[in-house]
Amino acid sequence: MVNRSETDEKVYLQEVVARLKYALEAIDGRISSARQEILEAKKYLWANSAQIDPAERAANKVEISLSIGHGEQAVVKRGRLRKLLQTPYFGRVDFQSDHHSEALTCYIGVHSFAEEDSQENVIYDWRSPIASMFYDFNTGRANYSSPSGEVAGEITLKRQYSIKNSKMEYMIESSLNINDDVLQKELSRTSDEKMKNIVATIQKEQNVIIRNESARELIIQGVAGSGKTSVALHRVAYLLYRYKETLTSQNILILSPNKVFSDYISNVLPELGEEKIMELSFDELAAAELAGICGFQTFYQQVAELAGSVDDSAIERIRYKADMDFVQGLESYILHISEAYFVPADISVGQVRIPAEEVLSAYQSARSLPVRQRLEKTASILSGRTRDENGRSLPSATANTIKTAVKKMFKSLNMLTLYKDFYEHTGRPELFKLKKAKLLEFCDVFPLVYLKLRMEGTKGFDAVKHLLVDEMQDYTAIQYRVLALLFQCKKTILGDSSQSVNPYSSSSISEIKQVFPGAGTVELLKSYRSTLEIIHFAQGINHNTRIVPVERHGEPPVIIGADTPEEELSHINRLIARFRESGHHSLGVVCKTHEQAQSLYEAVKSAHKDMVLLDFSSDRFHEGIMITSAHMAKGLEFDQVIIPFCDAVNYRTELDRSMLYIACTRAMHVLALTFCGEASGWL
Ligand SMILES: Nc1ncnc2c1ncn2[C@@H]1O[C@H](COP(=O)(O)OP(=O)(O)OP(=O)(O)O)[C@@H](O)[C@H]1O
Repeated sequence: MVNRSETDEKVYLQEVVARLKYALEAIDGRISSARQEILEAKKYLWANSAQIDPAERAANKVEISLSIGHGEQAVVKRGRLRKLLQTPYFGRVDFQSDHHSEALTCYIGVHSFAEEDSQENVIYDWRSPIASMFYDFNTGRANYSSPSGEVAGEITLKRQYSIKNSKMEYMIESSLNINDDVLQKELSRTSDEKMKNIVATIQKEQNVIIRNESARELIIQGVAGSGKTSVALHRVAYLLYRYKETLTSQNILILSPNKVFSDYISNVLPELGEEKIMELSFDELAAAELAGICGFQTFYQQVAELAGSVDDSAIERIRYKADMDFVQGLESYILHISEAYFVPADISVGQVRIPAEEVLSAYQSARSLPVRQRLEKTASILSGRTRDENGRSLPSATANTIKTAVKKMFKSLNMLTLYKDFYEHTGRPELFKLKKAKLLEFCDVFPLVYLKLRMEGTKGFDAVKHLLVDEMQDYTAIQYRVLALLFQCKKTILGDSSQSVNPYSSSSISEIKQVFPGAGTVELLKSYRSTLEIIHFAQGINHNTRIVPVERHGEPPVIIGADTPEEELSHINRLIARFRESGHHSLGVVCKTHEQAQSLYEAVKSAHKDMVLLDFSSDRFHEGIMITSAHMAKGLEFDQVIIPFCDAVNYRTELDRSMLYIACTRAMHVLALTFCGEASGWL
């Protein structure tokens, strides 16, 4: 067996590093000669522009763009080689296939690396079929799916390495329970500024999700800190590798809750050597669809409103519009108005006469189309089949007049009017209330978008071949119906029903499955982010018997009471000062609402000039001390978390409980809560 001992491994590592350096030099050379070629070709074109005939000019241009293409590929390859040079590989499996005499030693890294001359595979990409065994098996019998079928055999050796700056920090044998050891080391590190890749320690149950190729829709319910977001991003990287001929980063869209979250996760794919993917929020989507129709309250504004005091009728409006019955009611209404609101009439333009029955029959023959297109089609059928008094086709002016006449036969194409009529139609007019003229409540936004898409048809997102939806619990059935209309591609949908910021309209797997009945579902129960002490504490707020914490210990969370607001403030200042001495990188001061975060920020900012206030207009995740609301902090994590104002008045409702749970589960290593007066019952 090759490289048995640690000394052998260190020598081998240096050999691989040397080979990588050699490859890097070669590619550097190639890039500069491509640059030179392009320059010369351009110079030639420029200097001889008068003499060159068009054919030669075209050929030259093709050559230049080919050189540019090659150059760009080489630059990408160079980036990957540079990354490999830092950490060439993190794992190894030695595999003896049942059908080959020779055993294979397979070193696994973030990318593959094959030597150009010998074509020897020095490093296997973590996404390659053979590398899947590294995540799925320990030593002993194992198998993997190769393009030519299942391959079975024996893993005779499995190792993990920590390599930084081309130097080996440690290596561990699988017989010593490697996964746990390396995972422990990974989890107890302090947070980098942004989310990091987990490629070296992907767990078996996560690997199943990452490599799932069969599900059209895959719904992942995962407890706080179970790696849902990480897994979804690694799944994107896997799909980009697996379908590299047909899928690029431009074909993938992530529906992300806000810009700070987008920034927070923006490192992972580039770290894995892939390009950043496109992002869109539900608010942006609604704004595009409702432009020119009306304005609207955002989801964040609705949540903020609910965190204060709202009347029961507002809650009833939200609840009514949250489930599948509502979607079905709206759909029946759309089918109803598509027929009932069309009142055919005789058309007469000059000598041309079209009776109402003929108009109706044309309208009915176009039943499969959304109303607006159906009206166009009706008009074009009628114009196409009608002849003037001389038996000739109709001139375009007459066809246009017919089109206008047909459109007028539909009672109204004003979407807001049609939407309002829905509530009249169902006998519940009180359930539609504008916040002010032409400003929708959030609960009406996606019903109206849906109505519009069904009446007018959809356009736009054909290039998207995979959609990723994070924080799935926050979206209602109608939002999923909108997604189903707009994106007919594969989808990965993930979230946690315990982390809802709106208890009146949250969705669980079973509700989402009503929209996507064929969806595959998976549950992730192991929680990686927080210490056992923090997880136990959060469990006291929102109990889930099925959560499985990774055994990692730290300080127990502290709850600090104060008699006056001033005293609470000085406790908070002391906790911040302690964070500064701790060697940790990130601290989240997470309040229930943005208003509370803002006023605390004002109170402490002169003492902590580096503190950053994050709100829904922020677009960057920062290093250091951040102060924000629980809603905003969702999806993020911090080394330490302070939760101020945990008194019995501030945290008393179900929604408050959810916010408190979200805030606690953002902490990786240290958690402190403060209150003034009486502590919240949730503690
Ligand atoms: N296999 C793993 N190896 C190392 N770290 C992991 C692994 N899985 C998850 N983690 C870490 O656990 C933390 C939580 O991951 P992530 O944010 O993806 O979880 P989540 O389920 O989306 O969390 P939440 O819903 O609470 O926001 C991250 O620090 C991530 O790096």
